[in-house]
Amino acid sequence: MGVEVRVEGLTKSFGRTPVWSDVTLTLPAGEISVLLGPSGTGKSVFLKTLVGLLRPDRGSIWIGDQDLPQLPERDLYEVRKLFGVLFQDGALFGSMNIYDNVAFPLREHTKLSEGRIRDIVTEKLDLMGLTGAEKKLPGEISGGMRKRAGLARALVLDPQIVLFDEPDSGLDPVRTAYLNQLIIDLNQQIDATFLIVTHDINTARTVPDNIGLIYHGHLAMFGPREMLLSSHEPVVRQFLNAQRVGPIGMAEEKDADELAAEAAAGAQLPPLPPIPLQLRPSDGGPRRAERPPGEWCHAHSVVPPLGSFVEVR
Ligand SMILES: Nc1ncnc2c1ncn2[C@@H]1O[C@H](COP(=O)(O)OP(=O)(O)OP(=O)(O)O)[C@@H](O)[C@H]1O
Repeated sequence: MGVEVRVEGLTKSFGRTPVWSDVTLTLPAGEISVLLGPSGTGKSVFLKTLVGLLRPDRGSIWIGDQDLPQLPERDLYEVRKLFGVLFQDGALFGSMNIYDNVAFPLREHTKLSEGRIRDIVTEKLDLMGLTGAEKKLPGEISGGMRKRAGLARALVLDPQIVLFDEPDSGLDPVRTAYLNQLIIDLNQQIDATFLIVTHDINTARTVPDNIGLIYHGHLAMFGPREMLLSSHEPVVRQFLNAQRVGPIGMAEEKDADELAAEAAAGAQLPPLPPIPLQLRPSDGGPRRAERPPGEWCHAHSVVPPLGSFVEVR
């Protein structure tokens, strides 16, 4: 079973440059959450802070009764084993073949025999559709395969929490669709808590149970997907619908003059698009954390956009 991760008042800066401050959110156990935000807002820094590769300036990351930033290095090493991380480029060792890359964490962190390691590596490679690619070097396979190999490696220690840093970057739409399905199936199978950083709006709209948006050094909003997909909060609405009209500008937030000019020109946000159904596991069964479509909207007296929750065939 995945574990809940409770982040409270987390703040991070590099020297005098703040990245984000006062981030508070809970990743519910076993659920899939997506973290969005304009480029450079510190999403990767957030993932690295969660896993203990970067120390926050202040704040807590609670897993059970352990507050990660307070742990001594030795205990942190143990807690890190709860995490599997898929870095942006797969972070594979270029001179090691796929088999050895995937076996690496098992050889580093366990005393398992080579026979047992072979069983685990073979199982994970099979799960990722990489059987037959064992002897290839990372440079000899496609970007999509490298991501899947990185994911196989992230899974060998049976993590309770899996962090994905832009798993879809550099992939074509079809490969992204396959990867998204793989992520849903994986979540159903291993029941870990997932956090995915992505720029892909379609992924953000269909894959997660929860969505968060980092903007301008803060967590603008985090909650059940229906809450964000029906939100009229300008930043959330602009970002989740990939619009130019709104507070987010080309390089940073728009200044008051730009916003006034937009208003004067009568620029208006188009109506919210329908909320799509969530992607389901490929066996057709329900997701682990599935709730009836529209439940959140109904419970909060929010009228979902017209055409929401209709099955698209
Ligand atoms: N180790 C570091 N030392 C100093 N600054 C850093 C370090 N790591 C990241 N930064 C800075 O922190 C900011 C946030 O970077 P980060 O990579 O987390 O953004 P991001 O939201 O993931 O961006 P993108 O969507 O483009 O991948 C950037 O300004 C980056 O230069």
